[in-house]
Amino acid sequence: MAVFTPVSLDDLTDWMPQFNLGKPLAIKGISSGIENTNFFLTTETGEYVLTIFEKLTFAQLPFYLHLMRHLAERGVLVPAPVANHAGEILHSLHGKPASIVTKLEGSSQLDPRPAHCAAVGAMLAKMHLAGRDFGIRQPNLRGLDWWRMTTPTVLPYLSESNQHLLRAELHAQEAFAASATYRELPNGPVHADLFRNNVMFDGERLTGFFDFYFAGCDTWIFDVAVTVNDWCIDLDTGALDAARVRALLDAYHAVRPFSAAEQEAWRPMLQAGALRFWLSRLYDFHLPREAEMLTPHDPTHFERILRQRIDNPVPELF
Ligand SMILES: Nc1ncnc2c1ncn2[C@@H]1O[C@H](COP(=O)(O)OP(=O)(O)OP(=O)(O)O)[C@@H](O)[C@H]1O
Ligand SMILES: N[C@@H](CCO)C(=O)O
Repeated sequence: MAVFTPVSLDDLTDWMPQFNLGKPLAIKGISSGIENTNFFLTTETGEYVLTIFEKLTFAQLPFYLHLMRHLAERGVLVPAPVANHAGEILHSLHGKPASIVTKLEGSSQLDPRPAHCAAVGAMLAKMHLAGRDFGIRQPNLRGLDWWRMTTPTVLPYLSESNQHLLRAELHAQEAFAASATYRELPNGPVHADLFRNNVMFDGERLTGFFDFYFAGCDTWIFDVAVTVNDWCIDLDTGALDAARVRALLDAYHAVRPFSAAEQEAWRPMLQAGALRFWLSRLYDFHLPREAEMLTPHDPTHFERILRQRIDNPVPELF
């Protein structure tokens, strides 16, 4: 259940003529989202996804939607926002911000093999390169500033050992962010949440990245770390799976070679990727907001991943 704002075919009668999409034929709510209300929309010209944004504002959305359009125009496989006759891609429906984007074929690959990881790595590198000349800057809103702000609010709920882990990791990340190595890291628009459920596959063919609503400007290597921490692990222990890590990194490196500074940053970034989601999951678990996080994600998963990355050797980046 995640259709917060219902939309019927009748509601679309007066709304759709602003697009070149023909008449709406069917609309079906998508139950899996937790952030927005999503619908599969069939019109005379094809299939689309209609999204009503429940939390993101008219001011925040241009970054995400224009980034998707920018990437789609450069051959990165992402949903392309549909413009109306006035050329606008951010719309309003039932008083809330709304968008129509092209529907990706396929389904999520929740049990990826090295071939899937390689496809993700190559497309991620292509995406980073394609974002270089994107004109809008918006920081990663779940970056260091947010970690600093969120840590004190979740600390009271943690065991002594986890309090220690969280404090120590935050300090380590603050120190790393102030280092000369960090300043050398290439950066630009990143997805920042490229988990298995945000990528579509048709067999081993990657058909697209989606759910760009945590995207922002950050280091590219942080994006790689977040992705590896979800795609290339043993789900029970959080340990890295060598074959999948190698496949993803080698495919990325073949498109956009990693730098020496990124090699140095690799372990701290794997830890940063774990910290970011440990924190957001702790926050959602202990401080649930109304009508949200119907089933909160398990924070202990990312606590395990963080401990794994601190305690074990990490594979070479290249
Ligand atoms: N462009 C698209 N093409 C095909 N399917 C899509 C597309 N966008 C969204 N979906 C489908 O809708 C579901 C929910 O979308 P999405 O993940 O963007 O929602 P959300 O509210 O941000 O949810 P969450 O934050 O839980 O991932 C996806 O799991 C996917 O099945
Ligand atoms: N990917 C996030 C959820 C937000 O999209 C998580 O697994 O915690």
